[in-house]
Amino acid sequence: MSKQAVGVIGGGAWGTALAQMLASDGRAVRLWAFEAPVVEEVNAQHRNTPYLAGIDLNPGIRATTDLADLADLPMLLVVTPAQHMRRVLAGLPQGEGDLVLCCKGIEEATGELMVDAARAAAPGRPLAVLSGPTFAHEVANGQPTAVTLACESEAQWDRIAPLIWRPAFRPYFSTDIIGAEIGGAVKNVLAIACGVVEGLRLGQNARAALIARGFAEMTRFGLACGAQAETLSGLSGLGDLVLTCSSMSSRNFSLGKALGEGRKAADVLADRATVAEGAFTAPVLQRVAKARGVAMPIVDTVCALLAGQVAAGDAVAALLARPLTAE
Ligand SMILES: NC(=O)C1=CN([C@@H]2O[C@H](COP(=O)(O)OP(=O)(O)OC[C@H]3O[C@@H](n4cnc5c(N)ncnc54)[C@H](O)[C@@H]3O)[C@@H](O)[C@H]2O)C=CC1
Ligand SMILES: O=C(CO)COP(=O)(O)O
Repeated sequence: MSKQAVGVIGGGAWGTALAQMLASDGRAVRLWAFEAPVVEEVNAQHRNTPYLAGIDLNPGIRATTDLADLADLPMLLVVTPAQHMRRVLAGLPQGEGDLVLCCKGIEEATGELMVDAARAAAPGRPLAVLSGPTFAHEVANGQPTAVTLACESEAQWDRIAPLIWRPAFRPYFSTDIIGAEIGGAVKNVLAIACGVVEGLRLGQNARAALIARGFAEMTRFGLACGAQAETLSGLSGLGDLVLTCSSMSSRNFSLGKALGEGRKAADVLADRATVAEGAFTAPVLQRVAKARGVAMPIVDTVCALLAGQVAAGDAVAALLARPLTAE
């Protein structure tokens, strides 16, 4: 009997890598992409040059620009940029399949997490969140990766984990959907800050300090929003924070490095087709944190840098000059 087909909404680096991972056990994967040329290249050449160059895609991946082609599948991974997710999902015909949210961000216009935006855009569909330390190229190459798969219930986990698990792709069960989302959204902003430290050549001590103090901010914010501490210290929180704050493979880190070297955020972003989610999440995260009375000085600093209100060197000096406090 042939395996159940599954779907992926979003033909960027991460959606394409997830499609490749899902197709690796011989099942059919339908991939929705925003751009028609991406669809044509995936179907004709089994390549996605704009977003995942150098990877030979499994011919079991069939791409489309029509969401109706995915509507009846039992599971859809949702992998658009966070700020486009609500509008894309609003175009998905009704169905009963699980939506597994894989984008990392907070919606700028509403301050909502992806799960709240998805609930409004695709009412009635069961929702889960997949998040963790996952550079797209490594997953596409079949390198070992572990993620948090936060589900609404054990029954949902029993339904979708077997569709997602592969020998080199290992999901861990959680029911903390809020925690899984907050880790992924906040770490992108903190990765920009770590990139700034790299751009200014401030050294490894400074970067480790920023990761630890950034994690304290993530934890304060997460707990205030109802996340569980163990999720924040797991794969989708600390795990992803460490990955993204340590590598030029991260778009957020490399954006921060350019800021540290004195470039303007708008200029760096204008040169890219790929998304650095932290640039969109930072201002809305700052807004939500303020409304909840959560102090996030590193996030505030990233916001000021992105807005061009302060030079990178001055921003770091201001962080270091804050009054001494308990850890
Ligand atoms: N690349 C990675 O290694 C990982 C990315 N993610 C997350 O996955 C999400 C998607 O990121 P990537 O796949 O890396 O994207 P990407 O940066 O590779 O590509 C940009 C994506 O945006 C889409 N797009 C552009 N304009 C659009 C519009 N108006 N409406 C809908 N889609 C539009 C493009 O079609 C393309 O799929 C983000 O939230 C990211 O944080 C999560 C884990 C790993
Ligand atoms: O989320 C990611 C790795 O887990 C990818 O990070 P960037 O979006 O910064 O490249």
